Amino acid sequence: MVSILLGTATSLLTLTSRRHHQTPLSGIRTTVFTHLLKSKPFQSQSLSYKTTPPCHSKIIAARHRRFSAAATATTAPQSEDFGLTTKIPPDNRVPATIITGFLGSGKTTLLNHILTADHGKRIAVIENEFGEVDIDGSLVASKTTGAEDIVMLNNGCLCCTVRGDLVRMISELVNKKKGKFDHIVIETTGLANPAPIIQTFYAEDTVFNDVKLDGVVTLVDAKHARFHLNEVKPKGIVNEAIEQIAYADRIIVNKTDLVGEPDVASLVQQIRSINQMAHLKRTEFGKVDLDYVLGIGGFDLERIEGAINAAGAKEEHDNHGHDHDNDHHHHDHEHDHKHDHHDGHHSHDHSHDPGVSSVSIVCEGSLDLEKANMWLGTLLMERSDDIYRMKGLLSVQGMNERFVFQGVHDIFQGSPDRLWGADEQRTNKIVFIGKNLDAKELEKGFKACLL
Ligand SMILES: Nc1nc2c(ncn2[C@@H]2O[C@H](COP(=O)(O)OP(=O)(O)OP(=O)(O)O)[C@@H](O)[C@H]2O)c(=O)[nH]1
Repeated sequence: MVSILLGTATSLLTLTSRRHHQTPLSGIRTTVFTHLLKSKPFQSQSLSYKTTPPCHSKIIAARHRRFSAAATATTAPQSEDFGLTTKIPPDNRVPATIITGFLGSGKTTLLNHILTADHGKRIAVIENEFGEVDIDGSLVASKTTGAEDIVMLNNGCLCCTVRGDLVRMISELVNKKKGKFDHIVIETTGLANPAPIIQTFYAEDTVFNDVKLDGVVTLVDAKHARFHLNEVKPKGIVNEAIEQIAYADRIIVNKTDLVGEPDVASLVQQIRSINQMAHLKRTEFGKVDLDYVLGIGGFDLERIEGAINAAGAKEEHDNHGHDHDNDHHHHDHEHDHKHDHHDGHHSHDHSHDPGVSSVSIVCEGSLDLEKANMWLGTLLMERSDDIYRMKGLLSVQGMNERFVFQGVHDIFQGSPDRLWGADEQRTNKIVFIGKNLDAKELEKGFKACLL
């Protein structure tokens, strides 16, 4: 299924400013959608499950004012010998930006920032979500007009099984909506290895002829990134957090409000040991100038791969012969995906960490917020190391609005979203992504909070 949402991006802005009120909800910090308030940290520790990761994707085409995409038109000088004029045709291909970054690093927040900004570009968004339940889509959809234009695509992770789907989605966009958008933004799942997605732009003629990769933007969570960068993976398993940094043209160290300057500085140092070439900015809530992320102007795959190899070699050397603070936290630069050279293209055969999976719970009914609060608080106290990401759309007793809930490790926040429709089924949807998740236990705990 393909998800296409046509909506006016400016309505996002309207909605976020309209939702400036907070509802005092027993302990769960309320917030105005993603980027208006900061979350309240919960200090906690660790958890446990496993399944094959299902993913959802959708295409969202957000209408903006007309913008003429910059095209490079170069005319070669006339040859004196032959009097021939050689013309290099203008590159009118649509630029595409890949937004990547680990789970919860702030990709959707940046995307919303891009969609609500006044840049005059009409942007088509392809979004790929890890988890059975399509929470992000519901959130973006709730903030735009024309929700009837949504069609869902349920396929898998863009970087592996569904590369063909990405090609089809791009082709479909180009064929059916050519001239109606100026830029494509692709938000990957937090567990995507960007390499195969990047290759799509070079290896697939159907994409290459109409679309050019403008750049890869990687969000890095200033608070939690080190945990994932230092994670030891089984041999042959990709450390996605490292790959995402390695392939970046632009790095955004986000969530700097959650840590002190020394932590940011040492994280930046670690990032630099992986990728020295990308531009890097520190920020909160994805607030960067749009020309930092859009219109970067080209992506040179070979240049990047050279840099990755150099960085890998350097780190192997640097890491040699000293102890780490914590056995659990050291680089795995042996790494992590196999390269297979053929026909001039790189083929990245890789596997995701089989320990990382998602658990989705969908059920009718209304939640006792007090109970839900207690349950989540305790869950995160005990298991936040293993719960990488939580997202929820909840039906809370006594509340006329949907309650949107987000968590990244030990930090969670929630806020009222749009009103439930008169005929709308008040369905709770919650997704957990992480390691060693116990689906039964999570479902039991959640359902115990229902009235
Ligand atoms: N404190 C703080 N919270 C942030 C910042 N940026 C984003 N968040 C919050 O972090 C949570 C995750 O942000 P998202 O933008 O959904 O992250 P994501 O990378 O799209 O998440 P996935 O799609 O699940 O990988 C949300 O609750 C955001 O409001 C920031 O700079 N500071």
